[in-house]
Amino acid sequence: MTTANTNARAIDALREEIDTLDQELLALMEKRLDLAAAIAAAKSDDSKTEDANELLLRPAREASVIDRLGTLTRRIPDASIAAIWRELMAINLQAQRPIEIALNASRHPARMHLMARARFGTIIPIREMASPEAALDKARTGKAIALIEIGEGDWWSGLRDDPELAIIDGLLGEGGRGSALAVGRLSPDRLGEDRSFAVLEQAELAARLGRGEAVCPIAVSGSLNLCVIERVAPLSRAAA
Ligand SMILES: C=C(O[C@@H]1C=C(C(=O)O)C=C[C@H]1O)C(=O)O
Repeated sequence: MTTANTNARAIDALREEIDTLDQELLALMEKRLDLAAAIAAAKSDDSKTEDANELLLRPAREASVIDRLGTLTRRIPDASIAAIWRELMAINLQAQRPIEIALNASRHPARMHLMARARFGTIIPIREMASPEAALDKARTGKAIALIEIGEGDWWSGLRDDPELAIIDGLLGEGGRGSALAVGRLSPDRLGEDRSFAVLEQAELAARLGRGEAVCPIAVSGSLNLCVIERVAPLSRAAA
């Protein structure tokens, strides 16, 4: 038998193994998805005492799932773990209660579409909205996540005192270009702790910077600043 033939056989055998593993992976993914209905029921039980129209998205939980898997993997890069599980989570979330992305992209629509897909999965419908306000109104219903490009206007300044809407995430474009905020009807305690967003008055921003906090303004309107706040672990003290 020629070497080419032997290799072809070896490849066939390995591909059979891959096919079997793929089938097992698929069964596990479907088992994971089977939990969606029970999770949705438990959340809607909770929402009787809370906000019935709140999103079922739980950003803090998603971040902790992805972080944990990142510590467990031996060879899969963090970015791949995040991409694979973001997609699984998107399927799960849509199975719990379908939502859409209300997108307002004034400057970089193509980039915003890609960022929306990378963050919220490929199955969530994207509806283009004519203005930031229209996207925010849609988010207020709890049936959509508003994804609004930061650039023109100060639509974000009203989020400072908004009782219903929270900044879920910031999708930061390279070099600060083409960045967007994801905004949704969500209680702030559902948000991740490592990075948060806030609208701060100039004096408040200066005070926090003075205390050495990792606060970075990404947009300014009058005396208001839209800021990213990173929680940085304190440097350990050098031994005396
Ligand atoms: C399953 C849940 O709902 C959503 C989907 C998640 C997932 O698929 O792991 C995680 C958080 C939520 O955004 C949950 O809250 O645990």
